[in-house]
Amino acid sequence: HGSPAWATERDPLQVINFPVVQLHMSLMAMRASQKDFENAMNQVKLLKKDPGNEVKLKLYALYKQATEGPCNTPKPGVFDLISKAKWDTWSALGSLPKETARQNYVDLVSSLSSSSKSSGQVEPGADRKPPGYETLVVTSEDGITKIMLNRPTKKNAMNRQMYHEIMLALEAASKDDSRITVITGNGDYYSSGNDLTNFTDMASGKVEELAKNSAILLRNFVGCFIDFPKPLVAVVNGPAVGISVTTLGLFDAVYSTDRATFHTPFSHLGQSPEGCSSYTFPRIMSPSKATEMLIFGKKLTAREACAQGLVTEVFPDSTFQKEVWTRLKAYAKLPPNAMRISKEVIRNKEKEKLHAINAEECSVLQERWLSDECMNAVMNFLSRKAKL
Ligand SMILES: CCCCCC/C=C/C(=O)SCCNC(=O)CCNC(=O)[C@H](O)C(C)(C)COP(=O)(O)OP(=O)(O)OC[C@H]1O[C@@H](n2cnc3c(N)ncnc32)[C@H](O)[C@@H]1OP(=O)(O)O
Repeated sequence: HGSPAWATERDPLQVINFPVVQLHMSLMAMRASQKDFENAMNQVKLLKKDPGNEVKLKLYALYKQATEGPCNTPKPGVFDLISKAKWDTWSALGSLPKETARQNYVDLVSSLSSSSKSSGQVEPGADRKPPGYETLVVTSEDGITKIMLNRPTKKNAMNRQMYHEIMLALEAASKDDSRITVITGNGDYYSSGNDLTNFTDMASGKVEELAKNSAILLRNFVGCFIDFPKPLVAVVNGPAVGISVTTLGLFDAVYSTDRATFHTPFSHLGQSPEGCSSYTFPRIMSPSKATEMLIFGKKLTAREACAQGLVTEVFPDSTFQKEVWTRLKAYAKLPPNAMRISKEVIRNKEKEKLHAINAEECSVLQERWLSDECMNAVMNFLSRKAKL
C-alpha cells in the first residue's frame, strides 16, 4: 500500500509526515500496548480519506508526546506558521503521561479508521440513497428543507467541504418539492464563519494558486445564494461571524434568537467584505452603519441587527425554535408558485448587479489573503493568541 495522497502532497501540515518508519524498529521490541501503537501508525497510512489538518496536528502531538514526552523543543519563530502550529499542539498536551498519549493516539486512529470504513462500505441499496453530507444535516418535511450546519464542536466553522456541501444542498433544495429552504446551525453557534484553517494551506508553496482557488470557491458559493429560486430563510440559532453574517443580506428572511450576535471582523483579519455585503449592507442599514460593521468590525446584538434591518425578527431564546418553526410551517402552506414568482419579481432586477459585486469582492479578497495583515491574523488565531 502506498501512503494516502495527503500524507505525501505538499500540504503545510503534511508536515506531520508521520515518522512511522523511524519508529518502527524501536517499537518492535516493546510491550503489547506499544504494539497497538505501532499498528495504529500503520493504520494511519491506510486511511482512505485525509482526516484534515486539525486531526493530523493532534496525531502529530500525541505521537511526539507518546515517544518523547512533554514538548521539549524551543518555540519556533512567529513566522514559521507550520512548525508553530505543531509546537503549540504538542505543548498543549502539557505533562500528559506517555502511556496516556499512546492510548489516545490509538483511540483516535481507531475512530478515524472506523469512520473511513463505514463511509467506504457499500450497504445494500446504497446506490438508491442520496449522497450523505459530512458537515451538514439536511432534512425535508412539512414543505421545508432544512440545511443544518453540523460542526458544533468547531462552532460550525465553514471548511472547504462545508462550502461544497452547502452548494450541493442548495442545488438539491432548489429542485425538490419543498416550498421554503432554511439554513440553521447545530449547537450554540449559527456559524463562526470561514474555518481559518482553510488558510493554513496558504503557507505552502503555491500560495497564489491556493488564493485563486479559494476565490473561485467563494464566488461559486455566494453565487448559489444569489440565484437560489425559493424563499430562503436563516434561522440564526446563536452567534454568527464573517461569511455567515454577510450572506444574510441574500436571504429572504432572517429569524434570530436574542442570544445571537452578528460580527464581521474583516479588518481585524486583514480581509475585506464578501457575500455581496459591500453592496447589500449599506442598502439594508445605511452606509455609515455598514461601515461600523464591515470596516470597524462592530459586533451587533440581535436586537441591534433587527433595528438595522439585517434581521427580520428576534425571538427569546427559550421559545425561539418553537415559535420560528410554527411560523415557517404556516408559511410553507402558501402556494409555492406564487412564492417563487414573487421572489423572482423582487430579486431578479438585482441579480446581475449582485454577481458583478460578488466577482469584484472575490478578486479583492484573493489579493488580501496574500497580505501580511491577513497571514498574521490567521496565524494569531491558530496559535491561540487571538480570538474575536
Ligand atoms: C475558501 C475560503 C473562503 C473564505 C471566505 C471569507 C470568509 C471570511 C470570514 O468568515 S471571516 C470570519 C472568520 N472567523 C473567525 O475569525 C472566528 C474565529 N473564532 C473565534 O474567534 C472563536 O473561536 C469564537 C469567538 C468564534 C468562539 O470562541 P469560544 O466560544 O471561546 O470557542 P473556541 O474558540 O474554543 O472554539 C471551539 C473550537 O472551534 C474552533 N473554531 C471556532 N471558530 C473557528 C474558525 N472560524 N475557524 C477554525 N476553527 C474555529 C476553535 O479553534 C476550537 O477548536 P478546538 O476545540 O481548539 O479544536
